[in-house]
Order: sequence, then structure tokens, then C-alpha cells
Amino acid sequence: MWRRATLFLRVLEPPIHINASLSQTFTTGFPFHFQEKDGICPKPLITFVLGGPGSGKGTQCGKIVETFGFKHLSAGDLLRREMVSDSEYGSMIMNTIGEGRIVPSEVTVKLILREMESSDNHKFLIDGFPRSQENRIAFEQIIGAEPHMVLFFDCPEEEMVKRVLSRNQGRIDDNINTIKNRLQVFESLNLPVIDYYAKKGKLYRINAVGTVDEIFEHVRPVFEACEHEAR
Ligand SMILES: Nc1ncnc2c1ncn2[C@@H]1O[C@H](COP(=O)(O)OP(=O)(O)O)[C@@H](O)[C@H]1O
Ligand SMILES: Nc1ccn([C@@H]2O[C@H](COP(=O)(O)OP(=O)(O)O)[C@@H](O)[C@H]2O)c(=O)n1
Ligand SMILES: [Mg+2]
Repeated sequence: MWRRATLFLRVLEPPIHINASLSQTFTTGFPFHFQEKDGICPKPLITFVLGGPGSGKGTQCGKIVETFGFKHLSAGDLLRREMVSDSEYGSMIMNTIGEGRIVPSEVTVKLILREMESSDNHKFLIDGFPRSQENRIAFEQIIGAEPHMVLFFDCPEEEMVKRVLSRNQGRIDDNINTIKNRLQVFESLNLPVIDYYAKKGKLYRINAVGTVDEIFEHVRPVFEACEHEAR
């Protein structure tokens, strides 16, 4: 039903314009300003967390942080924080999120990079990113790193809509009209990224239906295996 209702919406993503000063600063490759620990610069361990709106990404990230000690970076939270700050991007971000579209990759990657650089943790859970192939390419170009693995919370549309409409966090995009756009954007821009990582053998698809704890029991072994591999 949702898919049919949104079929005729055209989804356009703004092109990436990495301006001169940004590209000069950030294209030298990761870890550019990464924090040293005991004189050593550890290699970052990056996990991308993907899934449609309301699929439970943020909720499961909270549990992963508690259990496995990652630093959680939610692209949506970073954008919302930037939106209410004095930033030159504030009104652009508000309009874009309000319409359920994707913020230009350069802005989002810059916010992620700033957080990575100021973190003393080298294990990152990057939630809600990359939302498009352009997001993915901008991350690779600006940060110069690839994810170790990618989680995909696979959830039926009707369940996602139900969860978003009862989320109650006062978000400007948690309303029925914006949700339709977000689902359309997810399908046309985010599914190709998910496919891309599946082909690279980096994707872990998690059934996102069930209680929070039941779902986490599917997530846990993925991280246990990753920790085992890192030893
Ligand atoms: N397994 C679940 N079952 C029911 N509700 C859930 C579940 N996981 C999360 N929720 C709730 O659904 C809403 C969306 O979850 P959230 O983690 O914010 O998703 P996302 O970050 O993918 O949009 C929140 O109100 C959350 O409390
Ligand atoms: N990589 C990203 C992530 C979020 N966003 C914007 O932020 C909105 C909210 O993202 P979010 O990840 O917090 O949303 P949920 O999937 O958690 O509901 C998205 O609908 C986009 O408008 C973006 O433009 N680019
Ligand atoms: Mg979220």
C-alpha cells in the first residue's frame, strides 16, 4: 500500500559539490587528524547501520554501544544538532529533513568526520549513513575509509510506519506525508547502497521484526564474530 502511494514521487538527490577548501583539507586520506592513544594511531573500525525509517537502527545501536563499546554516530542526530545551531546550513537542513530528502553529502560527511576526529574511541557505529551512493562515495573520498561491515535492519513498511508514528520525539519528519517520501527515498537511493555492500560480502541482514531484545540476539553474534576476528 505504501509503495503504491509513493510510486509517483520523483526522488532527486543533490549532486556532491566538494568545495575547494574542504577537498584540500580532507582528501589526504584517513586517519588525517585521528586521535592518537599512547603514541599509536589505531586503525578505525567502522560499521555502517542501515535500514528504513523506524526499522530500529537507533534502538539497536544503543544496545551495541552498551555491549560492545562502540561510539555511536547517528547521521540524523548530527544533522538535527546542526539544524538548531547557528550554522549556515541550518535552514537548508530543516527544509531537506522536513521533506524527507537527503542533505548534500558534503555537509553530512563533514559532521561525521568532525565527530570521528574528536573521539578517543576507534570503533564507530555510523547510523543512517550512507543513505545514497553519493553519500557512500563522498565518505570514501573525504574520509578515505571503508566500513568493516554493514548491518541492514530489514523491516516491513507497515511496521516501520507504525513505529515512526508512535515515536513521539517531536521530529518534524515523523508525520504521514514525510514518511511516504522517506520510504520512497529509502527504496530508490538506499537500497542500491545495501545491494552494493551485499555484493562486496560486507552486508549482514537482520530481521528487524520482534522485540528489541529478540532482534539484538541476531545482532550479538555478528559483533562477537567481529571481535573474535580482530584478536
Ligand atoms: N523491535 C521493536 N519493536 C517495537 N518498537 C520498536 C522496536 N525497535 C524500536 N522501536 C521503537 O520504534 C521507534 C523507531 O525506532 P528507532 O530506533 O528510532 O528507529 P530508526 O532509528 O531506524 O528510525 C522508536 O520509538 C523505538 O522505541
Ligand atoms: N545520511 C543522512 C542521514 C539522514 N539524513 C536526513 O535526516 C533525516 C532523518 O534521518 P534519521 O537517520 O535520523 O532517520 P531514521 O531513519 O532514524 O528515522 C532523513 O530522512 C534525511 O532527511 C540525510 O539527509 N542523510
Ligand atoms: Mg534513527
